Amino acid sequence: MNLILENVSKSFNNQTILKCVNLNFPSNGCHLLLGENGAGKTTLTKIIEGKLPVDSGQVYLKTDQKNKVNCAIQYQNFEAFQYLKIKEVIELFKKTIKQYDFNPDLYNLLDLKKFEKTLIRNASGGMKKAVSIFITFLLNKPIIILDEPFADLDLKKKKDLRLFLTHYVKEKEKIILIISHEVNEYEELFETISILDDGVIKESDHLEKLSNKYKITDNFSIEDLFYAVTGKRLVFNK
Ligand SMILES: Nc1ncnc2c1ncn2[C@@H]1O[C@H](COP(=O)(O)OP(=O)(O)OP(=O)(O)O)[C@@H](O)[C@H]1O
Repeated sequence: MNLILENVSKSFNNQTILKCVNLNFPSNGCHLLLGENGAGKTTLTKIIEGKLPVDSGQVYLKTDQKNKVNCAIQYQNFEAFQYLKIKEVIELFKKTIKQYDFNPDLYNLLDLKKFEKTLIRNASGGMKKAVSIFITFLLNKPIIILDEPFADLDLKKKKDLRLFLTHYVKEKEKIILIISHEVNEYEELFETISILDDGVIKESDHLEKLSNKYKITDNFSIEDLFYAVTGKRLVFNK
C-alpha cells in the first residue's frame, strides 16, 4: 500500500504554493515532511485529506488498484467540545466510529487516565495534544497524518510516543506522515524524509541514501541534512 502524489500543483490568488509535487509513501513506515513555516506543508496535508482541491495532478492510495485516500489528521490544536470532559470526548468518538481502534498502550503513555475528568476548556496544551493524538489513532484509518505531534508534550511522553510509533508502524499496515520541526534525536523513527522548500520537493528518500548523497556520515542529524539540501537552518540559534 502506497500513498501517491503525482504532479500536484496548487496556487492561491495566483501565488504558486505547491509546484508539481511527486511523493510516494509506502506503508509500515513513518515518513517525515520537513519544511520552514509557510513552505506549504499544511496545504499539502489538506490536499491529501481531500479538503482542498488540486489545480492539477492527483492523489491516491495505491494497492493493487487506485483507491480514494482515507486518512485521519491530527491538527496542531484541539479546540472542539470545550464543555465535555476528556473521557466524554473519547466516548463520543467511540460511538460514532464503527471500527475504532482503542489502543491502551497509547492511552497509558499519553497519561489520559489521569485527566479523564478534566473539561477540554480547562485542559492544558499538552493534554489537548494528547487527546488529539489519541483520537487520530482511534479513527483507525490506513493513513495517519500527525502535525507537530511532539510539540507541547513533556519529555517522557515525547520519548514514549516515539517508541510507540516505531513499534506501531511495524505491526500495522499503516502509512504515518509526520510534520515536525522537532527532529533532533528522531532520526531512527523515520523511514523517509521529504524536504519541502518554497512549494518544491527538494528531496524525498530514505535517510541512509540522503546521508550518503550529502556525505553526512558522522553524527547524522536531520537538521544537518535540511541545511545541506536547502542552505537554510531549521534551528536558527545554532
Ligand atoms: N486559503 C488560503 N488562501 C491564501 N493563501 C493561503 C491559504 N492557505 C495557505 N495559504 C498560503 O500558502 C502558504 C503555505 O501555507 P501552509 O499553511 O501550507 O504552510 P506550512 O508549511 O504549513 O507552514 P507552518 O509551518 O507555519 O504551519 C503560505 O504563504 C500561506 O499564507
